[in-house]
Amino acid sequence: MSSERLDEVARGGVPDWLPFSKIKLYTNAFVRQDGKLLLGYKKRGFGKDLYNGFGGKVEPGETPAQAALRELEEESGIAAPLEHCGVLFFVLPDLEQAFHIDIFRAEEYSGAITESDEMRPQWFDIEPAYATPNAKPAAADGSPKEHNTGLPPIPYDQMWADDPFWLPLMLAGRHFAGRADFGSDGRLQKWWFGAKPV
Ligand SMILES: Nc1[nH]c(=O)nc2c1ncn2[C@H]1C[C@H](O)[C@@H](COP(=O)(O)OP(=O)(O)OP(=O)(O)O)O1
Repeated sequence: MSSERLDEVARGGVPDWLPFSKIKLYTNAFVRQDGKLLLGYKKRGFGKDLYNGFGGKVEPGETPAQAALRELEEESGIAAPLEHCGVLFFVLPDLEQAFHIDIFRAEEYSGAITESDEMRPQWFDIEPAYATPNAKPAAADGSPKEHNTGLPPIPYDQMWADDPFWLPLMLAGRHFAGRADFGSDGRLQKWWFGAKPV
């Protein structure tokens, strides 16, 4: 992504980025189908009680793409033709390791969605604006598109604080990158997200 061709979608916070000494590779995978997005409710560990995509650490000898497929299957029981769509970098004040997270998405899947020890999968309605990649926010006559899945909307208030910045980019089919530094209160302290123009 060259800088002159990037849409910056957010910027802010304190003047300095946090220091870090190690980087750990993670994955996060999102499956959508028919205007619905599959998220998992994290039952334990890091990010407990938040909804998120399915993912985890990249193990030694694995590529991020292989790890993404393995984690999706382990945590939700399904397989999907995942495509890479973004990279996120997170720094937390009390952790020496920074998170480098490759984000993947798919529009179809196979297998039976199954709850795991770690995640409880659940479908959510995708905002009408992002029901299909490159969809327009309103119908041709300007009227808003109807929600028709009967499902709850994406629960941004029960997700990581950075998610509202980049999840809509992913749902709009855009490639993105971003960094967020968190404060010890769990709030965003400094952040930047950028996406390729449509
Ligand atoms: N700020 C953030 N916003 C976000 O949307 N996802 C985040 C995030 N910080 C971490 N994640 C994701 C990355 C990854 O999918 C997940 C962390 O993975 P896990 O908790 O599954 O890691 P574990 O250390 O348990 O690894 P595994 O044992 O390999 O599953 O949370």
